[in-house]
Amino acid sequence: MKRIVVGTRKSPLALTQTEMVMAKLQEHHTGLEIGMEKIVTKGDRILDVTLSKVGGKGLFIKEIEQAMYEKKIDFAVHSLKDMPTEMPEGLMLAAITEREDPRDVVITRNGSTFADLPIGARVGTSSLRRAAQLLNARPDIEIVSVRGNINTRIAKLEELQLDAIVLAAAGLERMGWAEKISERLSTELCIPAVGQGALAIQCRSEDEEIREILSVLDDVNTRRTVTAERTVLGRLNGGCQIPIGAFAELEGGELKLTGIVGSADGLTLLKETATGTDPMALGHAVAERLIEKGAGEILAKVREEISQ
Ligand SMILES: NCc1[nH]cc(CCC(=O)O)c1CC(=O)O
Repeated sequence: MKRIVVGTRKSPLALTQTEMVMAKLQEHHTGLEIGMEKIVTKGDRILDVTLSKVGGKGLFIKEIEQAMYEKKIDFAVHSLKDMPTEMPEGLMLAAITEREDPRDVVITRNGSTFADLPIGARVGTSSLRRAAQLLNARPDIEIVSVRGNINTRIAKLEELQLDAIVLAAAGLERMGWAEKISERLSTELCIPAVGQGALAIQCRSEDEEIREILSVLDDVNTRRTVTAERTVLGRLNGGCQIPIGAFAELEGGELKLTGIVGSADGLTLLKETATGTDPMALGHAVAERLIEKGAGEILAKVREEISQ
């Protein structure tokens, strides 16, 4: 009997995601024993500070990667959207799971849609990407910074008497809280974060046997769409703390990819869409078009602002 150990953050969402992955692995590999190691990351320790001000990529994963190097754990489950585009030496994504609903959603206090929120409504999010797109559609709203695990953020709706908060559909669904959703925002209104809704399964590249065990979790179509999205992010040198979004869908055999870059105040919002079959070529094409339109200048300004 083989025993392997998975590493995870200990937020309720991370634990739920890891348990889902463990169950699926056990379905496919009878007799496999999986241990779980809970790891506190830098991102978890500084939940009270605005993330974009902390800076640094991979705030939620560095300690977990370290545990993999030290062989304290054999693999890790992450939200793909929290993963930097560059993989550290010696580690790899053994699988990318089938994507769940990639959209952002609003939970409103009175159950209304986003469009029906009152003038001047206070909307909680600490994501510059969400802020940029929602302010672009509704310049009258006020964005209130709200951080923490999704349970904490939902509680802030009452605590801070907000009109709405914005979260990812996938996280709420995995927690069994889909009924709290007031509206799933169309991707016309809000392009999701790169990789939103998919899980990344990471392990040591040299571990052939573990890679083989984990390969049952991989979804080919999700890999294609998120590769296109991650290519945009990589080309624009983005992390999860800057206002970039990209969303790819398969239509027949063809990929349709939309990328956005915005200013945090929502006054500028660049959006480019292209279709193609090669995920990386398509990602590069969309990134180049965004750069031609001035994405570099917008992002330089955002980076300067958040470093202050
Ligand atoms: N940044 C935190 C985070 N990372 C992944 C998800 C949701 C699950 C997913 O996208 O797979 C969330 C919560 C949220 O944004 O609402």
